[in-house]
Amino acid sequence: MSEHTTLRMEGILKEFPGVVANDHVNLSVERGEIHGLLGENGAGKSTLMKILYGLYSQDDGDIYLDGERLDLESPQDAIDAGIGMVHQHFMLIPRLTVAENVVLGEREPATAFRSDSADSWLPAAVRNNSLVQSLAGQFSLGLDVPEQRIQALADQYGFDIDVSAKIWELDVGQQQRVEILKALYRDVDLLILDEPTAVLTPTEAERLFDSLERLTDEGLSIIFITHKLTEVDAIVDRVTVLREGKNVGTAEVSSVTRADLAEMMVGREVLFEIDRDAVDLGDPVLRARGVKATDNRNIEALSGVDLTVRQGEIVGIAGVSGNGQKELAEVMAGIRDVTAGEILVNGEDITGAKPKTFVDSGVSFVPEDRLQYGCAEDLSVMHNATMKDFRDGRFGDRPFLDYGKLRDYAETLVDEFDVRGVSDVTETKAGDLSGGNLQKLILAREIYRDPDLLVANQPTRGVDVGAIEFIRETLLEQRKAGTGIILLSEDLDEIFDLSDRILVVYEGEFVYETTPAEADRERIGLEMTGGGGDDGGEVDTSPPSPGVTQGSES
Ligand SMILES: Nc1ncnc2c1ncn2[C@@H]1O[C@H](COP(=O)(O)OP(=O)(O)OP(=O)(O)O)[C@@H](O)[C@H]1O
Repeated sequence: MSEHTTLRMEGILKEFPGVVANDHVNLSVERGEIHGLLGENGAGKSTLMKILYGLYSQDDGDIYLDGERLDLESPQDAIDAGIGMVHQHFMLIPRLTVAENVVLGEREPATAFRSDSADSWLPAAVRNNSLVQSLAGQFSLGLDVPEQRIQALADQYGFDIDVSAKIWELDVGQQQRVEILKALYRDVDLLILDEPTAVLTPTEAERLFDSLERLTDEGLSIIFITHKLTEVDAIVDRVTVLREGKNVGTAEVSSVTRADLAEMMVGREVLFEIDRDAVDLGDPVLRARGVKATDNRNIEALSGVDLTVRQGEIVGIAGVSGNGQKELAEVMAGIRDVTAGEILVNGEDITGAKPKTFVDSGVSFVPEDRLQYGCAEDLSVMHNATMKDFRDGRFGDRPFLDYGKLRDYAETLVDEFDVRGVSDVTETKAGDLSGGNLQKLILAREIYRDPDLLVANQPTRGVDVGAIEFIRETLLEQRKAGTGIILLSEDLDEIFDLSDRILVVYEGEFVYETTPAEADRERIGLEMTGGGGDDGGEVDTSPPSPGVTQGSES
């Protein structure tokens, strides 16, 4: 054991009904290093980290920090021991200032009113209620908030945050830095970051990496969960790979290739290239004209977009998050009202119709926020797998649905899409699946019904390399089968690899159109940030005529 070792987890065992999430895992982390934790969806990464943060207790095994054995019964115990964790879902109170949130940390009422959390016991409707939030705000009265000290801490690490600002005024990258500040304020020596870049734009991710390097220069150790191998190359010193709950190896990043890591994770070779065969375009499945919509704060988010998608066509939408992508996806899927314009699916005007009409018209939707819109967390995998189709007669007539058929259908989806962690489709709850497996389940539900139009918002976010490969191939197969696809992704490589046409969205408008073959990446980058100049405005969003072959270029 190195004298620099700060953390040792030895023989950690954690079982859930039907699943061994951690199977005698060893992990050691050295002082001042960034230690990557890699593994497929469901490999046991989050479970191991929740044990280290006192959220779960292990069934067996020991944890030592600086040689001292820890007995962690709550996150507070972990924090007291010097361990902090930043979750994927932030736990901040929007109406309080940065400094107030930092001081509250994860104590009450911060935990009681946290803004978003996968495992929150408060229903979202209650958590997001303005009265509840303002009540939470009042708890801050009387708090002793050493603003200057917190500002100095933020400045010390180059966080570029005004700590007197309210959380709701900050962008996602800044909110994440507040979460890190909460831990630093409590003097942690070891910081766990659970897929920290999943919610960040590439530029924000770069900034985060700079901050992390400053932290490790000061002697802090960081455990960094990620699915992105490029990030491992960029900032990680050593990496541990988990597969099916076991540690399959720890390596110096400089001594392994990306392909080695992918193979360690998945247990087979992963192809990083995909073949996109030529496909004949058919009739338009979607024709949207002059569509306007507002965001959740009632501010205009789409200012009159035209979009046509044909059978067999993937239209990739590139843009920096927050430029109307979410609203665009939701409007086209029928779950957000338009304030102007029209939407025709298969030639039929269904503007303003209920979501069910969109579903019945052959529209499928993979939402960005899986927990809020994608699934019913507390219902079984079977309920979630069949919730869009149980009315269509295949499963019998309501209320006498054929339970056996529903179950068989759900099991087929789980098998075909390799959804792991399901011991019984009628028992396992959707909310108990790992993030990536939940994503696969939602994709399975949306794709298996063979939609005419598929709206996929960030379909591969948070999923492992093997699953990314699978999802991309599935989208291409669906395109071949004649589905028209709107692909919204912050991953430009994904847009390039899959799309027939690329549209750049900026401030609620399409400002640039190109194809992967003709695309100029620099120009796309400029357009995404509004720097494309006036000539970027001329966008003809109608695709080539039916029968035109596209897509053999990659
Ligand atoms: N609270 C729970 N109840 C039941 N099973 C669970 C629970 N939490 C995790 N599991 C199961 O334990 C296994 C490991 O899940 P975990 O979330 O640790 O994986 P992960 O590696 O973090 O995955 P991802 O990359 O998808 O986030 C999965 O099979 C998951 O379904």
